[in-house]
Amino acid sequence: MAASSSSSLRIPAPTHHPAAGARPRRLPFHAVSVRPRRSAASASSSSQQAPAPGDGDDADGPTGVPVPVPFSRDSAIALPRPLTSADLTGEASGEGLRVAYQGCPGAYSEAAAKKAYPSCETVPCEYFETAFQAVEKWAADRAVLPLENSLGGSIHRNYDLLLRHRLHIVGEVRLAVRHCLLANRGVKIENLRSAMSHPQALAQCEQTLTQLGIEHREAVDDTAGAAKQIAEENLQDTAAVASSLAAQLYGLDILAENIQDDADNVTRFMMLAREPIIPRTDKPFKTSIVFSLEEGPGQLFKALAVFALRKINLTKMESRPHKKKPLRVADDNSTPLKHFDYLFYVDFEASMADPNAQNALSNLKQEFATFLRVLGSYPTDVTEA
Ligand SMILES: O=C(O)C(=O)Cc1ccccc1
Repeated sequence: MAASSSSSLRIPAPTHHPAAGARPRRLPFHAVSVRPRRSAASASSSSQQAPAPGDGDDADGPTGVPVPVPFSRDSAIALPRPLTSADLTGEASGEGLRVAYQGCPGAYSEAAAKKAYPSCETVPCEYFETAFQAVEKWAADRAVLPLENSLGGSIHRNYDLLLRHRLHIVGEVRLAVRHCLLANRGVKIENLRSAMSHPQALAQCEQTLTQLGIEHREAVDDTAGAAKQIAEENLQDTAAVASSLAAQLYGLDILAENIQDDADNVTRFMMLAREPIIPRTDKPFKTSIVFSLEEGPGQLFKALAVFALRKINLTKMESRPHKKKPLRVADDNSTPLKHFDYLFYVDFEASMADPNAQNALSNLKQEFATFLRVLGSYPTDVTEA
């Protein structure tokens, strides 16, 4: 497979489906320390299921469990061969994996997918939701989607989609985003009236665009899509805020580089899969959860104390309206509807294989949370963004 191939979204023949009748397995948070055995047959026939880089794999095999090889004197029978380290090297690079992202080729999300899985085949998707569906329907093996940006903040849509879908976070990837100003050949900065891009990209370059005298903003679904539209429509008064790769792919000139208002502009993406990875404790891990709470004073304070008391560091917290239960109704009907109901998304620095983290979540569930779901426990991205 080509190292940097890309194809549009289509549903392939179900060659990687689990065995008929096999159901996707989710590990409840209290059971994640159990390491399930994988047979040699399942290990060799379901390469799409095996962990990818950042999915916690290593040369000892994804579970660290020796793979049993059945013995037979009949050499004509095709027996599964033992899994080798070489097999896992391919997995580690993402070779053979189809990775869905939102946007057109040249979008930052595609660069993030390539950083996470360098040899993967990238699958552009129209919307975030399409990328979730692509993995759920086996048109892709992973999705890489943005969660938060150091300047623009959280991408709320993806938090909401995490709850609506049943995918698992299996890794995170941080990407330094360096925006360029792109326009058709011959267009000069002084000809420009409008800048077109993803809303986050426009927000990240707001001051620079204003300083350049560009007054209008046009928000579109992704940065590379803006570059494509400007090239296809041969716009003469509009520039795209996008990557240098997008300039190359759509034949645009780069009028200015590094136009983001803050030099340290980093976006954090999540890697999603149908199955969770087996959490480990031999390297830094993060865990992402979502929960809701009872009404009452100090409930959130008490809920977060389950981490503080165990010296577990929180790295992110986001609250979102509970769409299925937007309002709280007073029990006695004496008060009008006025309390909003929220879901709390929290990332903390611990692996679900760590008993300390398991105890924190047991405590949260038993004493405070009316709902709790572990979205994933995955290796922290410690690489340079
Ligand atoms: O539009 C893109 O290229 C994306 O991948 C989304 C995005 C937009 C701005 C910063 C980082 C990611």
